[in-house]
Amino acid sequence: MNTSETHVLKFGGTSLQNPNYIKQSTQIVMDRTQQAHPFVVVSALEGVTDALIELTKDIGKKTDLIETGVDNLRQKHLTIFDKLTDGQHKKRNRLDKLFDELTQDLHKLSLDIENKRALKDRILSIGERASALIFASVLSSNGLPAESFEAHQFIKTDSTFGKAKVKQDTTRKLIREYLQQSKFVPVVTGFIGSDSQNRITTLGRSGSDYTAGLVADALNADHLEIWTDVNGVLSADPRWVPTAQSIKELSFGDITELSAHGAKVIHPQTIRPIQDKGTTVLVKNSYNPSHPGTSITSGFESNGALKTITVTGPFVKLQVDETHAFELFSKLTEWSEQETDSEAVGFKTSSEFEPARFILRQSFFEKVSNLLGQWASSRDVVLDLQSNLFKVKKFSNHFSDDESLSKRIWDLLVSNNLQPINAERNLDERFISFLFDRQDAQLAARLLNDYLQGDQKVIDLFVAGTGAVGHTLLKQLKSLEPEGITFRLIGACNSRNALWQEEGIALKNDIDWSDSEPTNWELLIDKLTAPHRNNLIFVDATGSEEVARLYPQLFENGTHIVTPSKLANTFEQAFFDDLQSLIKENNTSFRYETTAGAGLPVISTLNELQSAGDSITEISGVVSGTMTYLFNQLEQGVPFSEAIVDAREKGYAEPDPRDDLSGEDVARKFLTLARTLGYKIEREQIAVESLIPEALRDVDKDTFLDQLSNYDQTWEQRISAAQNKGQTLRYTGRFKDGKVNIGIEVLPKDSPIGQLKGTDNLIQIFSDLYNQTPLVIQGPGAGKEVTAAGVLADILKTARSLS
Ligand SMILES: Nc1ncnc2c1ncn2[C@@H]1O[C@H](COP(=O)(O)OP(=O)(O)O)[C@@H](O)[C@H]1O
Ligand SMILES: N[C@@H](CC(=O)OP(=O)(O)O)C(=O)O
Repeated sequence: MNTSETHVLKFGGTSLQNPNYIKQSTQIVMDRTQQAHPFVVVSALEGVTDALIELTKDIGKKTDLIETGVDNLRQKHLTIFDKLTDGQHKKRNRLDKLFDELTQDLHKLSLDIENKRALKDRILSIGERASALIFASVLSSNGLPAESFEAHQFIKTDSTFGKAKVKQDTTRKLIREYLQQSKFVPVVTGFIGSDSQNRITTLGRSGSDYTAGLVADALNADHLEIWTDVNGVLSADPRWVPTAQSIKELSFGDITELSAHGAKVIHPQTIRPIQDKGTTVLVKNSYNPSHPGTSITSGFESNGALKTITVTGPFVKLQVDETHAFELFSKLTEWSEQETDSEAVGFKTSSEFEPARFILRQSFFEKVSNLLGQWASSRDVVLDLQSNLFKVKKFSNHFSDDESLSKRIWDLLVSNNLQPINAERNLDERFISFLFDRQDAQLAARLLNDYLQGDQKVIDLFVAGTGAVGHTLLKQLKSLEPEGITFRLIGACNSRNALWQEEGIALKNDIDWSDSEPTNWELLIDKLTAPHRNNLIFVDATGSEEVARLYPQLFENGTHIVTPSKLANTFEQAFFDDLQSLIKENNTSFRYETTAGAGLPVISTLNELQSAGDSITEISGVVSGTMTYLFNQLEQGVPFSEAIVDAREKGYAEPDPRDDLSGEDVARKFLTLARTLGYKIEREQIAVESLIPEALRDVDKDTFLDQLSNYDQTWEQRISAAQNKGQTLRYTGRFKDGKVNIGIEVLPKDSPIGQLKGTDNLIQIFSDLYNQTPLVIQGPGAGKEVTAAGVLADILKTARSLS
């Protein structure tokens, strides 16, 4: 072991969620012995402190629940112990006994015979004492001898149970005495200490970080590492802002300020003991240990805090008439004297004509609401209340030197219809704070995070459909790195399974569907339309009517849609009109370039001509690659039935080729083009010549394929008759004078359409500008690669158009 460096590693409850995570955390410690001497601090297993608190609540009324409550916790710990250790009996017994102690203490609490607050802290200490035992035993079982320490032996505090103050000098001395002489790797309980009478105290919720800070101070550690479940300190709480990004470096000042204002990742006191030391603080992800996380040092010249946002709450806004404001203020100040929370009471008067405003922490408000009610009714004062509000704070070092910053932030909120209930900007603070209801707070936090991150735009994608086009698109997305845009695939689904990962699905390899769930569109729509969504592109590669019918809901919620599916544009005209107005009202975008001509720029050309003031008079040509292929084959003497089977095998024709031969596909493409130009037209108004023989319209697919050869001769005659006159057959569509006609056309062999090869499409556009010779768009009109590339181009266009 190289002990040249001392590293203190603290593992929070999130790193100790289940046996796998515990194993992963112990592995990090084992690996560390290669380069340093590790000292470990652990929190309780995830959820255990909460469970203990729950057990102590109203204990007098539920003594019958003590046994089962304790037993659940005992089993949880013993099961993990048995799974991860080689059965160290003594330690297992100690672990078991902790829960006997817990039972006794809970009974004592219910009888109310001892100092309640002291008892509660002793009860809470069980979580850390149990996890330290487990962690040390797992290390030892894996060949790294370790010893668990109960920190109340050496962390000395006053007797403020629940949030004890540490006596730093004595503590420093004792930590050294206990830990420096340990021959094994010490595993210390976080969160707990003891008072002068050796009664166990706790340091406040999330206090294990603080314990780690104390240990790092006493041992003059080179590293203090906070191991948790995110990639370091993020630009915002990921539960509010899923696009939050990891911050590389921060100063001690930054982190102290951020954590004091609600960045939960590190306890506000943690840094205090090592304030003046050269210790490097690292915040790292136990599930992603190779990620550098965040490095926090005293010397770092900070501008990192520029990019951070915190959300705190809930708060209650209380308004009273100005005449009573100061009296109420002094009452609230008196009632909050015992509060350690600096945001328990906030007060604001803006002008004598406006009511005075108090912003109270909701938990404090609930405590004093009776007193408040009495005060108000004795004076006949009307209290105007609004609860469940959240403060969104945007931090920056630049508020003082960049006057436009506050304005830009305001503009951003206003342009998104966000009206804060209250706003505060204290000149010597590095943040601006806005009060919103929960929904608006979520959107504001997301907007501020995304827009002020820098030039990088974060765009969320959801891909529905993983067939030929969807699958190819996902592959193409892998290698896409557009400048200034980060795409985050938050979900994907097919008709069976749906995968959702708010932080983004890794695209490097094939998607791992192991965490997927059965596709349920009701649930998916709830997630897709959650209030904090911003810049979301929904890609519909399903070809499903059910999905296309969901577009209105998505547009209503500001989602942008890109699709190669013709369905939504070709349902009844009323549906199309509805989509258009929703798109306009909600300022969203709908791109469907690949619905006519696959990757060819047909729709965008029409849109561009129109927006340049041109008026389109006629569109005609071939928009089915399958049909081009079919007639090419017929020209070469291949029988009709064989040509169709061949087109099907090559993946050009649909599995049931009647879907192509019916002309429905071409009709829908022309319907889309006509409607894009603003014409109102129903599918039934389009005359379509079907190539399916009358007798084979209603038979099953196999019979259809079997009997197709009966028609080979007719087709042979038809094509030779044309060829004899220097002509050929093509399946075309024509939109003119508000009408659409689809069917076979006999054309000169040497005309542009007559010469089409492969699966090419050719679209001719006549307009006021192009009135002599048409504007012609020609190229491959089918195939998953070109279609997926076209969808991708639509996604990029949409992304670039978003601010
Ligand atoms: N700015 C932020 N950066 C990183 N995480 C944050 C931030 N704000 C809030 N969090 C939340 O804090 C959690 C970690 O804190 P905590 O629950 O105390 O973890 P642990 O159990 O590891 O101590 C993360 O999972 C994250 O959801
Ligand atoms: N277990 C304690 C102390 C702690 O620090 O936990 P965590 O590191 O999981 O936030 C709590 O839940 O408050």
